[in-house]
This record gives sequence, C-alpha cells and structure tokens, in this order.
Amino acid sequence: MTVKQFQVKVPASSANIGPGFDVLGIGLQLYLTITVTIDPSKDTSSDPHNVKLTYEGDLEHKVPLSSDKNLVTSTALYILRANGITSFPKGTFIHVNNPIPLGRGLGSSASAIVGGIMLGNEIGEFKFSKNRLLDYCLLIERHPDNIAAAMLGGFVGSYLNELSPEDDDHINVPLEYVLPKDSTPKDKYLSIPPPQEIGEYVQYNWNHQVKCITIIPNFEVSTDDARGVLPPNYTRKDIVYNLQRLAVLTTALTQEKVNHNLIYQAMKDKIHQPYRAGLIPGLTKVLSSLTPDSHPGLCGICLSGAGPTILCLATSNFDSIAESVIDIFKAAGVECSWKLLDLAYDGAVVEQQN
Ligand SMILES: Nc1ncnc2c1ncn2[C@@H]1O[C@H](COP(=O)(O)OP(=O)(O)O)[C@@H](O)[C@H]1O
Ligand SMILES: N[C@@H](CCOP(=O)(O)O)C(=O)O
Repeated sequence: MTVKQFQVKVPASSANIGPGFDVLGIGLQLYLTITVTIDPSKDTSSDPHNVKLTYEGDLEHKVPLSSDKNLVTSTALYILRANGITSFPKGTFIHVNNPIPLGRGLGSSASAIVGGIMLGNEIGEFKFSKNRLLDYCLLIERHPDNIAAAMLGGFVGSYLNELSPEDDDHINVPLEYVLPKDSTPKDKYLSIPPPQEIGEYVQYNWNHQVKCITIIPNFEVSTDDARGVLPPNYTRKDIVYNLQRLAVLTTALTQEKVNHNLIYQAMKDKIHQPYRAGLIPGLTKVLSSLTPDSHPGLCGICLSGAGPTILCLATSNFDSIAESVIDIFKAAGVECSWKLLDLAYDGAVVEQQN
C-alpha cells in the first residue's frame, strides 16, 4: 500500500495596518506547518474521522486533538463534506507545528483555517483554485483581511461582494452549521459548497526595505471579544479620516523612496483602535509615544489585527523601537516578547514529500 506524505505551510498575518479595518492584511514570515502522512496499513480508528493528530506550539494545552473539535481538521472536514467525503482516509497522521501565538492578533485562526482548507483540498484531490478556496475560508472567518493575506501572501486589499439574498443567508449561517460540534451533521448548510466569489482581492507592491517589528504582549485577546467592543455606527468625520489615510497608505508603502512621516500619518485610525484600548493596557500610550522623529527608522505603528500585538513598520533601529514599546507595556504591567519579520510574499503552499 502506498504511503502519501505532504506538508501545508501557511504564513501568519497582520490585518488592518491602521486604517484598513477588515480590508488590509500582510502575510508574515512565521509559518504554521501541517505535516500529513497517510499510511492505510495503520489504525487510526480511535478518532471519529480517522486522524491521529499531534500539536506543538503556543498554548498546547488549549488546543483540542479530536478531529471534529480542532480548528485545522474540522475546517478540512468542512471542505471534504461539502464535496461528498465524510472522513479522512484510514491511517491519516497529522502533526501541526504552530509558532504563531494564539489570540494575539497575528492571524493564528486565519492560518489554521487556510491550512485546514488547503489540507482538505489536497486530501480530496479537488484541485480548487486559491480563489475558490478563499470562498470556503470565508464561511468560517468572515472578515477577508487575514484570510486573504495568509492564502495569497504579500500586502493584500480585499472586499466582500454584495451577494444574492440566498447566498447572503448562506454566508451568515451560525458557525456551528459549518463546523459542527459533534460528528453527525444535520443542517442543510453543513454539506454544501459555499457560494462562488464571496470576495475580491488585490495584491499591492511593497517596498522591501520596510520590515515588520511585532511586539507581542503575554496575554490573549479573542478576536470575537475585540469585535464586540466596536460601535455599530460611526460619524462621517471618522469614516472620512480612515478612508483618506487608507487611500494614501496603499501607495505610500510601495514607493521606492520610503516617506516615513507620510506612512506614519497614514497608519492612524479612528475606527477600531480607540475602542480596543480598554482591552489592552498601555495601548493608547504606545500608539501616541513613538514617532519617526523620536525613533528614526520608524514608518508607522498600529495594533496588529484585533491585538494585543503591536505592529511597527520600520526601515532601521528595530531593537530600539521594540524596546521602547516593551518599556511602555512594562509600565502598564504587561510583559512582551518581540520578533522582527519580513513579509511572506508567497502565501500558503502544499509541498509533496514523496
Ligand atoms: N493551529 C491552530 N490549531 C487549532 N486551533 C487554533 C490554531 N490557531 C488558532 N486556533 C484557534 O483560534 C483561536 C485564536 O483565534 P483569534 O481569537 O481569532 O485570534 P488570532 O487569530 O488573532 O490569533 C485560538 O484560541 C484557537 O482556538
Ligand atoms: N479585521 C479584523 C482582524 C482580526 O485579526 P486577528 O489577527 O486578531 O484575528 C479585526 O480587526 O477584527
């Protein structure tokens, strides 16, 4: 019997980049890897869907290893089921290595979902395009910014299409209709493919001198909670403030000569960061204290995704910028680690190993 082996690699991501709430994202060179071995001669029947799953990474004790509860495998089961396959093949061994910290605003859930969808696509041999796979991902994580950056890589802008009322109902079904909590799916949406072309995506250029300093506080903020503190409506003044900056930022980050002050101003936001400050001690001070004048080399500073990680874009002085943010958090009682990361320009990939 043939043993099949492959690996799925998905980058972390930082969403929003200041004013681009639910719109902008960048892939980061920090990779979730899912290593798969299918050996039909081995017994994996103790799992409801034939998977022996192991996990190493941040908060290992919190990550479930049953295939219908784990985010990577339950996502893979969704795309398999939607295409007529109800289980992994007998003898499926999956090892997940995840250096992306959970619940910190570096897109761990998006990477797990993109990885799960790529995994199911490979297991089922569906050969769907990345655009079609994005439709599946968006039934699970419904803001496209991290998902698009993790799948496509680079610096990505996205929007959701206006769908027919029927498709709109489909993409808004409760999440348990897509990822059932037990192994006996009942709802009609559990076993049908998502609508076509839920979103549109564009990859911008990026000036390669601009690097990403990520300062990672040692506590979690769930994205759901951080979305829950946002208001339902905004003033025209605040919306225009963000739109003006968004329009400038997407080009400013591509220009050959880096204009630190322009990027700095264009990364300010009034739509999400001010409301999330209550969840992240020290955030307001961090965002207002560092400037390109006080910290030469700094291009801009913002919350990474829903936080609590801070993203500083910079061309030099990475250590001193990171240390200044760490000191402000420390004064607010928060310990941090930090990483200097480059953009992941290539997005998610499947690598065959035999
Ligand atoms: N590789 C993974 N395997 C299993 N579950 C994961 C994985 N990555 C993320 N998750 C789940 O997603 C949650 C974090 O998602 P979220 O609150 O959106 O934060 P973020 O995406 O910013 O890290 C984790 O607490 C965990 O439940
Ligand atoms: N646009 C979303 C992005 C969430 O990113 P995550 O990395 O925190 O999951 C938001 O700001 O809510």
